[in-house]
Amino acid sequence: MTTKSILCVGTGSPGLPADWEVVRAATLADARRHLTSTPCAVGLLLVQPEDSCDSLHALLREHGARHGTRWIAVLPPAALAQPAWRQLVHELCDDYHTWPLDHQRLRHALGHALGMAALCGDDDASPRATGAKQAAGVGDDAMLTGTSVAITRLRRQIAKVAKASAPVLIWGESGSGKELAAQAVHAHSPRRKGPFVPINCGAIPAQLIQSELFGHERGAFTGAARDKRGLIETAQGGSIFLDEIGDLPMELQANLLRFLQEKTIYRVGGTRSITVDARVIAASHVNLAQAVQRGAFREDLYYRLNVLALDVPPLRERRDDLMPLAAHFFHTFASERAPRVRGFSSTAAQAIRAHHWPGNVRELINRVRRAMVMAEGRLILPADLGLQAAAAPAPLALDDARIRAERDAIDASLLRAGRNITLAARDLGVSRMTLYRLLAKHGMAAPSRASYTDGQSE
Ligand SMILES: Nc1ncnc2c1ncn2[C@@H]1O[C@H](COP(=O)(O)OP(=O)(O)OP(=O)(O)O)[C@@H](O)[C@H]1O
Repeated sequence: MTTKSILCVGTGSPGLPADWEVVRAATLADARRHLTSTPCAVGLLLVQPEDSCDSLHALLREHGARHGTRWIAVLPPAALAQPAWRQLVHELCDDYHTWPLDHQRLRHALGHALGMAALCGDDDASPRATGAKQAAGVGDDAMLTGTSVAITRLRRQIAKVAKASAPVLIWGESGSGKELAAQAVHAHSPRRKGPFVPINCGAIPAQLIQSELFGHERGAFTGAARDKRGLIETAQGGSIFLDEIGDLPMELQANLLRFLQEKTIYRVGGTRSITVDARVIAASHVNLAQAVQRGAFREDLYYRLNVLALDVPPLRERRDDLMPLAAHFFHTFASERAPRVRGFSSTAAQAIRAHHWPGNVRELINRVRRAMVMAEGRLILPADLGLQAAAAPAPLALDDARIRAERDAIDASLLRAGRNITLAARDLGVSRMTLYRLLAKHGMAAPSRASYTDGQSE
C-alpha cells in the first residue's frame, strides 16, 4: 500500500485518518529544516489569524514551485479578504480551504494533490520519491502551463537538461515559450540561486553588442569613461540566456566560442582574461543547422551549443494547451478585465481551438488581454478575441459529437467558474464527483491551481 505522506505546517488539526503519515512542523523554522532534508510531494499549511503572510510566502516560494511541493492552505475566512493572503493562495497553492475544516473535503483534496504529484513523474508520490525527483532537478510544472503530451514531454526534458552543466540550445517559433523554457532550465538547475541574465542578441545594435556582452575597460573607445562589466560577467554563478543567437555577429561568435571552451572572457580594450562561471542557454527561431550551411553561423560554435537541444513545439501542435493557457492568462490579467466579464463563451473556446496561432503563446496572451478589456457581454465572444467564429464542424458520428459537446460544455463552464470545481459542477447540473469523473474520462486536467479551486468561491 502506498503511504500517503504529508507535511503539516502550523497548528491545528487536519483530522487525517491513520493511513496518512503526517509529519508536523509547528514553526516555519521546523518546516524549512524538514523540507531541506526531506522534500515532500504535498504540504498542508494550517494558517492561524496571527500568522505572518510574508514569512509563509517566502517558505512557499522557496519550497514550492521550484521544489515540486504542492501546497494546500487552510485559512481563517477573514484572511481571504486580504490581498496578500489571496495572492499567496493564487500564486503558490494548489487549493485552499477555510476553518472550520470540512475534513472529508480536505482528505479528498489532499488525495487529489498526491495523485497529481504522482502523475507529474514520480513512481511514488511519497516524500522520498519526490526528494529523488528534486535531486534530479525535476519539479516545477507551474511555470510552463499546459497539459498536452508535447508540453509534458518538454517539462520532462527540461528537468533532465537542468541537472547537467553543458550548454543548452532551444529551438522554437517566435512566441512559443523559448525564454520561459530557458527560465525553467535555470530554475531547476543547481544554479537556481544565481542570476538568470537574458540577452536578445538581435535587439542590441551591432556596434554595442561586444561591449554589452563582454564589458569594456576604461578608455577602450570614445565614451568608455570607466570599466564596465559585461552581461556575461553579471551572470557569474548563474545562467546567461542568449536569445536569437543566430543574430550574433560572426566576430562575436568567435569570442563566445572561446568563452564556451575556456570559461574566460576579455573585456573590450582589456588584456586580462576573466574567468566566468555561467551556463549558456541559447535560443533561436531560425534553423541554425541551415545557417551553418549558408555560412551565416560558425559550425564549431553550433556544435558547442547544440549539446543539449530542446524543441518548444508551436501552439498549433498542442491544442490541448489552448484552453488551459487561455484560462491561465484570464486569471493572470484579471485586474485588467472589465468587471462584468466572467469568462469565455463556448463559441470563443471553439474559435480558439480552430485558430492556427502563428504568433503562438504571445498571440494568445494579446488576444485574451484585448478581449478581457473589450468584451461587452459577460462572456468573451470570438469577435472580442479578433477571431472568426469557428466554421460549422464537419459532420461527426453521433457518439463523437456527444463526446465533443460534453467536453466543450465542461471547458466552457470551468472557465466561466474561474476553474472552481464546485461552481462549474453546479453550472453543469452535476455533482463535483461526477465532474471529476468526467474530467478523467475526457483526459482533461482537473483544476489544480488556486484559480482551479475546489473550495468556496469568494
Ligand atoms: N507554457 C506557457 N505557460 C505560460 N506562459 C507561457 C507559456 N509559453 C509561453 N508563455 C508566455 O508567452 C510569452 C512568450 O513566451 P517567450 O517570450 O518565452 O517566447 P519566445 O519563444 O522566447 O519568443 P521570442 O522568440 O519572440 O523571443 C511570455 O509572456 C511567456 O511568459
